[in-house]
Order: sequence, then C-alpha cells, then structure tokens
Amino acid sequence: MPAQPPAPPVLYTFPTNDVLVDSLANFVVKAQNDAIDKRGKFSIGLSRGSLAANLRGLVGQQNVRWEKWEVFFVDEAAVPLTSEDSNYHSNYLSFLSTVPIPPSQIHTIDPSLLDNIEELADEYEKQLIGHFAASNAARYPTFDLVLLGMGPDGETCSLFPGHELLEEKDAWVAYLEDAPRGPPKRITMTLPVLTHCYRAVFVVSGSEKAPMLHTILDEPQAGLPCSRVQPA
Ligand SMILES: O=C1O[C@H](COP(=O)(O)O)[C@@H](O)[C@H](O)[C@H]1O
Repeated sequence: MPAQPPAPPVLYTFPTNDVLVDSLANFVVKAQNDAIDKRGKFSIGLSRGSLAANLRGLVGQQNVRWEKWEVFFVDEAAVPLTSEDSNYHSNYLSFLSTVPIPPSQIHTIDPSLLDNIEELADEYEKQLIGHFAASNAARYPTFDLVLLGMGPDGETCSLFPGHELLEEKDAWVAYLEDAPRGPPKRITMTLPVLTHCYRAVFVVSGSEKAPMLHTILDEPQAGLPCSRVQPA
C-alpha cells in the first residue's frame, strides 16, 4: 500500500493553562477510547519538560481504563529515576503515583545502566520491541498517542536542530551526550517512531513560545525538529 500523505496539523488554543489541562485530559481519554475500541489497548509516549505538569488533569478523570495503558517515555535523561530531571519522576509526581496503572506497564529506563548510555538506549529499544513486536509486524512501533513538547529552538523529544540524530532511520531509540540545555546525556525516540504513531500531539504553553510556533507551522521548509514530525 502506498504511504499515506501526512495529515495537516490541527491547532487548538486555550485561554488559560487550567483550560489546557482539562482539555488535554479529555483529549487523552478520547484517544484512549478510540485505541481500545480499535486495538484493545492504549500505548502512550510522554516527552520531558512541562508536559508532565499539564497531565495533572488525568487525576480524578472519569472513564480512564488504566489497566489498558502502556506508558513509555519518548525521551529521558540519563539520571536516576528519583532525580528532578527524570521524565519518569516528573510524570510520577504529576499523575502516575496516584493512578492504578500496573507497574509492569510503566516502562522506565533501566537505572543500573546509567553509566553506559549506549546500553541504556539499547535496553529501552528492547523494551519497545518486546511490547510492539508482538502486536505489530511493521518496521517501526505504532504508538496510539505521543505527547510532545516544543523547546525554544524548535526541538522536540531530545532531537535538536542540526543534530545528526535527525537523520537516524534505523534505531527506534538513540542516545546523545551533547544536549545543549538541561542534562546533556539523554536517550530519545527517533523521527521514524514519531512519524509512525497513530496520533502525535504537541502541548505548548507560554506566550514566549508563540514566535517559534509560527515558524514551525508556517515554515516547514526550515526543517526544524518539530516540523519534521508528520504522522500519516
Ligand atoms: O529539553 C526538552 O525541552 C522540550 C520543551 O520542554 P518545555 O519544558 O519547554 O515544555 C521538551 O519537549 C523535550 O522533550 C525536552 O527534551
């Protein structure tokens, strides 16, 4: 079957952060219902940064079928799971600690591998293969939903402008040791993974990000990482 063309982006705006938080929780539950109806489970990928705090509306949300969730982290710092730089930890504080997702369905990095970033990335890729290969014969994993952020330079996940990882075509999970902001050592899912998901949503807040958002939407030819996420 020929590849589907990328779907055009749909933009929603919210007057306050609280409205964004409520709307995001409702959206995630709808995506969950759709995924469970069609595929019997719900796989979600979460990015670092302010996203975690914006997911707090999931706590107390009705009709969440937590037992069907498989949670992955689309990028993660090579830090202990208790560090404030840990993506897992941020989401734990925001909502994971208070909802009944079976622990085996929350897929963290292996903290025993923090001293070997290459092995850390390989082991996380194996977790993805273990989950997706059973249900999906495709070349890449197909997340039901990935929730992404947009960094100040147009980066997403830990894919930074001009970085060689933007050209990665084979690995599902890659590593870098030169992130220009925050913890330098990270692992990140690659563009093919983001491009093959059923839904990708950028959650962006703060008026200071408006100019970059315009660039991402209006100048895709600039090739910034956010613009390159184009699921069919
Ligand atoms: O470094 C990163 O920053 C971006 C944006 O974070 P935010 O706190 O401004 O929302 C994030 O999406 C990315 O995953 C992370 O590695």
